[in-house]
Amino acid sequence: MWTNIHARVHQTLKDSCILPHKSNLLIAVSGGQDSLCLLKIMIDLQEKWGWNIAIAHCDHGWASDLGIADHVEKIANNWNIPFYLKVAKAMKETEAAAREWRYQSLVEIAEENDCREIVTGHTLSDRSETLLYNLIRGAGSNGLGALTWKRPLTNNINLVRPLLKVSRGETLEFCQQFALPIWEDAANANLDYARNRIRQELVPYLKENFNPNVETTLSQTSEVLKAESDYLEAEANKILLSAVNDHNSKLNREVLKGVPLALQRRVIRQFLAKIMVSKPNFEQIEETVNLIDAPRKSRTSSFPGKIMLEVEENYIVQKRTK
Ligand SMILES: Nc1ncnc2c1ncn2[C@@H]1O[C@H](COP(=O)(O)OP(=O)(O)OP(=O)(O)O)[C@@H](O)[C@H]1O
Repeated sequence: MWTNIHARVHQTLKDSCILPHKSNLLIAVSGGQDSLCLLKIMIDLQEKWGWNIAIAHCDHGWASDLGIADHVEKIANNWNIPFYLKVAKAMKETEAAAREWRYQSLVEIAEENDCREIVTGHTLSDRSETLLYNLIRGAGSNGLGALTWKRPLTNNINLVRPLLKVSRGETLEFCQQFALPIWEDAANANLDYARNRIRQELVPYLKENFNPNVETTLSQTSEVLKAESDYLEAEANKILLSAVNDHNSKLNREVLKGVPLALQRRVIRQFLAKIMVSKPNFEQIEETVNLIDAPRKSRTSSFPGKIMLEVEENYIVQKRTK
């Protein structure tokens, strides 16, 4: 039986072409409501799309993960789907370390089993929470449009998120409707994690006091910002290529002078990303943008290590301090 969610996901896949017909899909299943909903939908759409489906699970090896891998394996066996497991050894208990290891493990499983598409259960709710999380940390429109439908993980393997128009409330209802055995992850209750506080405290507060549809509107904002930032990044890159020299050591200010500030900032950020080890911060970008119209010999002072930029005639030149 197809539900409204099946029909919406099917339509999204038809419109967006994010998942090719007849491909091998590796579904990343955590055991939670989102990935179980995803798994059932992919199985139900499988015949229409000619996919081969396999399940991947990543066990962090933490005490709180005990039992999840067996639970997911049982689901795979019940549905007669190949199951692949990676288990971490002595992994740090941080969100960032866990995420990095998970994506690396998923790529390994995909490579070992000839899958080009890794599919995750990220929802519209995750997208709105990611926007809030990145906004609070000071991201620009690149970061606010971060959770996308498809992105490459390697030259051959993509991460695909077909549920970005489905909310977490809907995935729960879906699992209840089909009696799917959701694993309640204890880590989701841990309010030490910023993301859990956004999900459990901030979003409900915004829904109740500002906008009951805040998840949908933020998710749409993220979609719009993604398209705008992709466009601006591409334009900025063209300008950078015409302003920078072969060694990435100097920028022609004359090329940048007539350009709108929104693009100047992006060109400078892309330039700094080439010459710095760490990501350039807001002050460093602003200081460098100011050099575009500054008098000769003006220089930066906010860079780490020995990096310094100085105006020499028509150029902003990278120099080493002593
Ligand atoms: N342990 C796991 N094993 C396999 N897949 C997982 C696991 N944890 C998460 N996933 C996949 O990632 C999706 C998103 O889960 P979650 O939001 O917890 O991950 P995240 O890494 O925090 O997300 P993000 O990429 O936004 O940082 C899940 O729906 C599932 O498809």
